[in-house]
Amino acid sequence: MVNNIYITGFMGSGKTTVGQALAKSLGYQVTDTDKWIEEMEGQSISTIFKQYGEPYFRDLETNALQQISGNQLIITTGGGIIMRPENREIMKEKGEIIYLQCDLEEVFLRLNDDTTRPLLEKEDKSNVEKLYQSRLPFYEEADYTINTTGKSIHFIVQELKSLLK
Ligand SMILES: Nc1ncnc2c1ncn2[C@@H]1O[C@H](COP(=O)(O)OP(=O)(O)OP(=O)(O)O)[C@@H](O)[C@H]1O
Ligand SMILES: O=C(O)C1=C[C@@H](O)[C@@H](O)[C@H](O)C1
Ligand SMILES: [Mg+2]
Repeated sequence: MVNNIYITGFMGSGKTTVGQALAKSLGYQVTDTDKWIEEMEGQSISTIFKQYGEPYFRDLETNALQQISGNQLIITTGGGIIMRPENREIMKEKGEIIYLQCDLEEVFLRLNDDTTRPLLEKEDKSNVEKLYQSRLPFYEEADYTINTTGKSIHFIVQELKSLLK
């Protein structure tokens, strides 16, 4: 079994949800970069974006990746963490990367009522699709990919456990 596990993927692909369930099943600790940042800053991601802008949030993400460390740790990341080369380097160096893939139509269904993701606010579907496409090559650098579309959390966790054996 590998040491640290980084879970990447687009917004709504299930990183936070699957990471929690995987950690419980494996007996690993789990840390979510978005939650870690919110705790450190004492503010929600939406507020950080509104008050300081996206580049500031991206600096906080790199710092989070550098600071979060442990043994047999599952780290669930923010959907945009793969955009910075230095972030990709940190994850490659410190562990194995799992990409949770999800069809965009299902992402829209999962996040239909969500108001906590600033990059989805006020954006029409074609702009979100452009963002998704622009990120794909970076998600695809992962060590493992799992398609989560139409699958239950339990099923995804079982698939991940057999992949990681
Ligand atoms: N396999 C799944 N089937 C159905 N719903 C799911 C699945 N995975 C996650 N969800 C739901 O989709 C929503 C988003 O999931 P989650 O917050 O885990 O995504 P995320 O990848 O962490 O997103 P972000 O990049 O914004 O942090 C939640 O309501 C969650 O319950
Ligand atoms: O895809 C993104 O860029 C983001 C995803 C979320 O996890 C948060 O990190 C934030 O809302 C930005
Ligand atoms: Mg998340």
